[in-house]
Amino acid sequence: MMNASQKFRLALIQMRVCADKSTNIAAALSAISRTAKEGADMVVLPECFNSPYDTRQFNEHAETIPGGPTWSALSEAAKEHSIYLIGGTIPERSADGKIYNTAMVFGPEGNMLTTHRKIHLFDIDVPGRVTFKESDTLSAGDKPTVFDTAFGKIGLAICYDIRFPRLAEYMRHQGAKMLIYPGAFNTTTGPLHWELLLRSRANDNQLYVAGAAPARDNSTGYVAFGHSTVVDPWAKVVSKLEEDEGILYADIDFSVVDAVRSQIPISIQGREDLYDGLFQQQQQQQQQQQQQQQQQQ
Ligand SMILES: O=C(O)CCC(=O)C(=O)O
Repeated sequence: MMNASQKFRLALIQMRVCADKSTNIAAALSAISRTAKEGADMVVLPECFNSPYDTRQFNEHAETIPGGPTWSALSEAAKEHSIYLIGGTIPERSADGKIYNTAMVFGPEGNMLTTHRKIHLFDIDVPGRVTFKESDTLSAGDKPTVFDTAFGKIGLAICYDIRFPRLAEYMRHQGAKMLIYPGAFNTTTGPLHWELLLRSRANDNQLYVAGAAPARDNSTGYVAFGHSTVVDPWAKVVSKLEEDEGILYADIDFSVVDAVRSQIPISIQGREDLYDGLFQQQQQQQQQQQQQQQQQQ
């Protein structure tokens, strides 16, 4: 591990995912050990790396956290290589039998630091292009996730969560200097929105943003876009993969976050006094209109 406290090497693993859970875990472990040899301090796996991204397969691949085979494999890998490991996501079976799309975070001693259950379920319908309904089998999390590392605080959310700027803003206010999104965009929304959203969240909040995606596999029902990407606090893409399997490295320096925030000080220039009043006014007007409509009925 690098010693300078704000600098570290990040690795995003863009792996192909198949129907067999143990094959997926083995592939992840082998990629993780390659990143460690390349000096990675923090490693991120993609969304749904131990199961196909398919609502009909989540139940079969789901496991409990802690205790399941994916959990133990990742905990051991984090310890063996002395890295922070963000375990993409897996379908998690909770004690009350619900299934969540969950990311696990391990510290360099193999201890689990936190988990994030996807807050915004991916339910969309673009006729003829892409229809997906996570809520058919998944439940939504209800807790934003920001965790501490030796380098600084990191916010964690999952794929569709990136479309919700207020969640990112909240994580920034909690002290996050980087947001990590394991994500499996698709070939319809990916080309239009993936990089735009990563750069938008970086620009709005003046922090690093990393998106770790599975590799493209045209034989699956849901075709992932790939294109794992790291964006810096200037909203500049610092490194990016195409659609095939690969590992993306980025040397991160959290002092850049502070520099950008002081050079373009939007976080202290916002007119919260003005917006709060305007939103309240708007709400009151809408309530009055609704009451009038109800009285007329
Ligand atoms: O927002 C999108 O277009 C894709 C989201 C997605 O694939 C997911 O949440 O898993």
